[in-house]
Amino acid sequence: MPQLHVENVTLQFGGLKALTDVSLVVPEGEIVSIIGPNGAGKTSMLNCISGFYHPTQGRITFGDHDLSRSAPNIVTSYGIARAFQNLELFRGLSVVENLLLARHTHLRYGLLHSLLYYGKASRQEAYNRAYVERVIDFMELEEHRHHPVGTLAYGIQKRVEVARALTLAPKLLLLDEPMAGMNVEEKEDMVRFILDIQREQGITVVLIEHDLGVVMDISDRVYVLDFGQKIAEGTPDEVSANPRVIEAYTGVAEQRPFEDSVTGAAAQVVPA
Ligand SMILES: Nc1ncnc2c1ncn2[C@@H]1O[C@H](COP(=O)(O)OP(=O)(O)OP(=O)(O)O)[C@@H](O)[C@H]1O
Repeated sequence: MPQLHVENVTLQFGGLKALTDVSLVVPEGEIVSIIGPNGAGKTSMLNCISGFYHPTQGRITFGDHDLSRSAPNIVTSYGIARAFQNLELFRGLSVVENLLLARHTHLRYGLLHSLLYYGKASRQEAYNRAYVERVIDFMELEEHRHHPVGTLAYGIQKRVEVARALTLAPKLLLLDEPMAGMNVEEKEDMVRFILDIQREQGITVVLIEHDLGVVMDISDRVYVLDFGQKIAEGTPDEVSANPRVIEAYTGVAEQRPFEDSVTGAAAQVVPA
């Protein structure tokens, strides 16, 4: 099974380096988080992995596939799907229509193919519908399936966005701030879904999230960016005890930025 390798990636916009010589590894089956203050380069990294940006220098591979110069649809065909921070959903379409559309767009048959291989195309269509139904069950969206997405509560819309990515049957799921703007209850639900995606579906997860308590609770490994550079990596315990990380977030090495907003648990950070 493929691992994601990011090797010495630099991403430059004119004079600005959004990423400088960043390397990271995402082992199969793990939840790996990328954290850092605003403007640290987290979304730029997801954009490089998913083919929206191409690194100025360095290489990104997923198993045997080189992603460094691949377009987003090619990256998707390698088994990498992304749930976007700003939802990529059609607000006037129902949940089930959005999910079917996503699956069709990425796994479509052309008209000629459908005419020549009508039986195969209709079997594929039935399979797609069954697949989407399984995703709806898994993400507990049954009661919303026929509602236009734009009428749903924001937390449910975020869940539909993750479901949209899951309909592409990814091996690796990129989640860009899946809990942004959610209340505590909605965050609890999303945490449960992310853990189920990893444990029950066996999907590797790369997570960008500002709620550091949640990140520290559910990640196997954490990478920390600051001003486009990797300043730390390790287990949640290693990273949250790292004075450089604490300073990047607070400007002060004694403060404790990692309290869990979901459980309200005490801060785990004991600065050295
Ligand atoms: N298309 C672009 N053109 C020019 N500069 C960009 C572009 N995309 C990102 N940047 C710059 O790159 C830097 C990193 O931005 P990025 O969005 O990756 O940070 P981030 O860590 O995701 O921040 P946030 O947590 O606020 O979303 C910022 O200085 C940003 O302004």
